[in-house]
Amino acid sequence: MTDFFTEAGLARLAHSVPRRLLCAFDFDGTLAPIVSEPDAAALPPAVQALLQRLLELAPVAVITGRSLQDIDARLGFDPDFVIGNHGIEGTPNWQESAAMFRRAAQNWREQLSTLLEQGPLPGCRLEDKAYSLSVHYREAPDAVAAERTLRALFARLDPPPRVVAGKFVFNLVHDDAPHKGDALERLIELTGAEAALYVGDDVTDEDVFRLQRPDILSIRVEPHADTAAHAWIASQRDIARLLAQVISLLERQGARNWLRHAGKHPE
Ligand SMILES: O=P(O)(O)OC[C@H]1O[C@H](O[C@H]2O[C@H](CO)[C@@H](O)[C@H](O)[C@H]2O)[C@H](O)[C@@H](O)[C@@H]1O
Repeated sequence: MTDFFTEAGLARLAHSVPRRLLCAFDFDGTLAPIVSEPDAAALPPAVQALLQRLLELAPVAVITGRSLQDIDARLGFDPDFVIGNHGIEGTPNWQESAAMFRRAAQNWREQLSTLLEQGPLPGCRLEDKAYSLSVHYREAPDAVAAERTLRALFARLDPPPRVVAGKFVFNLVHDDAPHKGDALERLIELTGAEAALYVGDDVTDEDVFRLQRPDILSIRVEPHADTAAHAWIASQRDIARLLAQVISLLERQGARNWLRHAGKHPE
């Protein structure tokens, strides 16, 4: 893994940026700083302005664990694609298989509510995103104990969910649901991009990093020993600098967002 802002990291970017580059980003912890209250997460105005500029040069996608209903109001700009629920919502015809994921999430919610009535877990909060669930434990007095208890509860759920850990959160997703890597591959195909850039900060973003496709440059926010990403930036605060680098490269290449300029914008 390379520090993105070194000569080697920037050379890798320069090498990976064709005129038709799809730029995709995770939201929480990547575009928006992590805050203790999930409802308070917001895009900093400077990042929003850079994304507006980037949109003129390349298609932009936000691929988030949040639901579409939740994320839409937080963006304040209009990306070409918004993918929600870790890859379930937002790709073409996504609704076709979504009923199964909705049913599973609803079952888990009911089962967890019953289990938590029997043994409440202080500081734990369930976020119902319709097609997946997030169980937050940031406010738990003992995070390690909360993690242990929650994992034991998840082991009792039917159908068994895919449990993906995050920042003081467990995400429960149907085993057959598409993940962020599937969604990005779908968008590359749909847009006809020659390459993609993906920036993420968390375990669900590893589904993209693990693709290891030569046409995807992956960057993890905060270096991590177990990541499959190519490069890292030290913190979320560096996202504006990263966006500025990408914009400057695309400008030098005379790139244009081919979806917008050709007047065609696939749904
Ligand atoms: O895929 P992402 O866009 O990174 O979404 C991942 C989860 O983000 C949210 O939770 C996380 O961010 C909160 C706000 O900063 C923070 O309070 C929480 O502790 C984090 O886990 C969101 O609430 C979840 O639904 C997303 O799955």
